[in-house]
Amino acid sequence: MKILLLESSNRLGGWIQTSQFDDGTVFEHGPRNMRASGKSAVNSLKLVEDLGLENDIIAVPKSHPAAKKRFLYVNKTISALPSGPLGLITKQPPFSKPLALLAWKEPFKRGTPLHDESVYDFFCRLFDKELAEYAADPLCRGIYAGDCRKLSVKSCFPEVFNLEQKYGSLIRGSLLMDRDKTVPTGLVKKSKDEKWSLWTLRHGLSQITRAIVDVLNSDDRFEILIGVKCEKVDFLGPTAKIQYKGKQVEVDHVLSSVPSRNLASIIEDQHSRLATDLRKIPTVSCGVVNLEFEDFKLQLEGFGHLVPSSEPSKVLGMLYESCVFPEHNRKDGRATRLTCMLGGAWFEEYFGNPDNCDLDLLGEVAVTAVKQQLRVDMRPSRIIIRLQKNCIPQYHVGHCDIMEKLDTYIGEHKLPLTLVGASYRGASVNDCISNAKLEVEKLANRNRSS
Ligand SMILES: Cc1cc2nc3c(=O)[nH]c(=O)nc-3n(C[C@H](O)[C@H](O)[C@H](O)COP(=O)(O)OP(=O)(O)OC[C@H]3O[C@@H](n4cnc5c(N)ncnc54)[C@H](O)[C@@H]3O)c2cc1C
Ligand SMILES: C=Cc1c2[nH]c(c1C)Cc1[nH]c(c(CCC(=O)O)c1C)Cc1[nH]c(c(C)c1CCC(=O)O)Cc1[nH]c(c(C)c1C=C)C2
Repeated sequence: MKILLLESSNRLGGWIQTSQFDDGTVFEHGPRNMRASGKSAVNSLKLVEDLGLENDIIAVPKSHPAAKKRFLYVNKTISALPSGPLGLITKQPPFSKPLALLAWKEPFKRGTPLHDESVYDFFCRLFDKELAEYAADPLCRGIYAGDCRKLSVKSCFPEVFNLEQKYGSLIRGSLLMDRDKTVPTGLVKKSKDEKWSLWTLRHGLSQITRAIVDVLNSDDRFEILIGVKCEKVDFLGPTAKIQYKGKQVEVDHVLSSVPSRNLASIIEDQHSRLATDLRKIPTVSCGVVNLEFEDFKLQLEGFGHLVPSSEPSKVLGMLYESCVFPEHNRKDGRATRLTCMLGGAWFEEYFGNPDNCDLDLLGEVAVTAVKQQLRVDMRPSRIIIRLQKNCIPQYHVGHCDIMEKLDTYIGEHKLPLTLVGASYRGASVNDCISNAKLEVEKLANRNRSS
């Protein structure tokens, strides 16, 4: 068996993009941290172990401020999001009552088996409008850079959706649900023993990409072509013909890990109905501005703050990078790193067409927001501005129906095609890796039994 990997850009890793400087600073322009708990997280830890990277892990334990403290910026004030038992019973701005009072009726509400609804409607129905505005709204901005009034609870937060479906209540469900009883070993055991919340690697997340490429390059079965775009795929019964750089190659199976709209252009000549459905999964663009301030220490300790969509700010949120991973700070320890995320589902409204957007404008908006929101009144000593176009897929209400149509079409037409990647069943790096692994295992089992 031979596996051919085509990558259209001049580097591997997709949105995983790390910059490392000679003075020790590490900046991420895409994903920056990996969740340490949950099934898909366990899978990534095993991968890190298989790649021999375990000694390069930088982990943040659950007890650290970067894991415990998240803030909201509302009414020109930064407030800590309630956490822990005390956080439930004390009133904390911007909430008008303690969280326990906003949530106490939820276990007694009758769970309605619903097909799907928006994250906003779900929170309003189970809890309260205030929780929807100040918890669900920023949460959706901090994970999907998206609008909680459009995002689907079933597709964006399937565990939460399923708890209500199964137990009739989130609070009851989280108390009664089955816990994972598998006995962990190796790095997974270490992560549980040391109660990790999140992690990265010494040289940033691109270290994973590099380690995978090293493994593939040492195996004759793999061929990696960089700077080579897959232009067209024609399915010919049980095989497929792929086209790139004027070449045509026949393959047994196509594993597509490109964004759904790219796949739509690749297959549309032969399968226009499939292409139409693939194009129904929208994406949003984000400005990512990495900032470094010399001879300055941020007094706030935590993961970062989010700005709810009700605030008149072009900023989605800011990450207090120096606090989360101080190991990625400049070696002399004299600088603070922050990352500002802008736009998302509101990008066009605030900055116009991403194709014509001025990067300096994104930088200025970020520096001004840092001044207004964190009161840091100085010019950054380093600034890196990236406009990440169409970088996060949006699972809007009805995404599960699109997925069903895609699966049905591929099944009925017996296409040798598998869909993986962030467009479909989870946008986190953990989800992308674990869903791809599941699909490859299914494929290998099918081949073995045929
Ligand atoms: C700013 C930002 C912050 C994020 N933060 C986090 C985080 O902290 N934690 C987390 O878990 N997740 C985070 N994510 C989400 C996560 O990074 C992505 O969802 C994930 O990396 C997507 O991986 P992928 O393999 O599906 O797709 P991609 O990374 O988009 O890779 C697809 C690849 O396909 C290539 N390609 C496209 N078309 C073709 C073609 N026709 N032929 C050949 N190649 C093609 C592209 O060049 C690209 O390299 C973040 C994302 C962004 C943008
Ligand atoms: C402001 C924009 C964004 C920030 N991070 C992301 C965006 C779009 C992307 C992102 N962040 C997380 C994930 C999912 C990871 C996973 O489920 O494994 C993605 C795709 C993690 C995350 N970040 C925040 C939360 C609440 C989560 C969920 C998981 C967890 O609880 O750890 C909060 C948050 N994100 C950003 C900021 C500034 C922020 C502040 C509190 C940036």
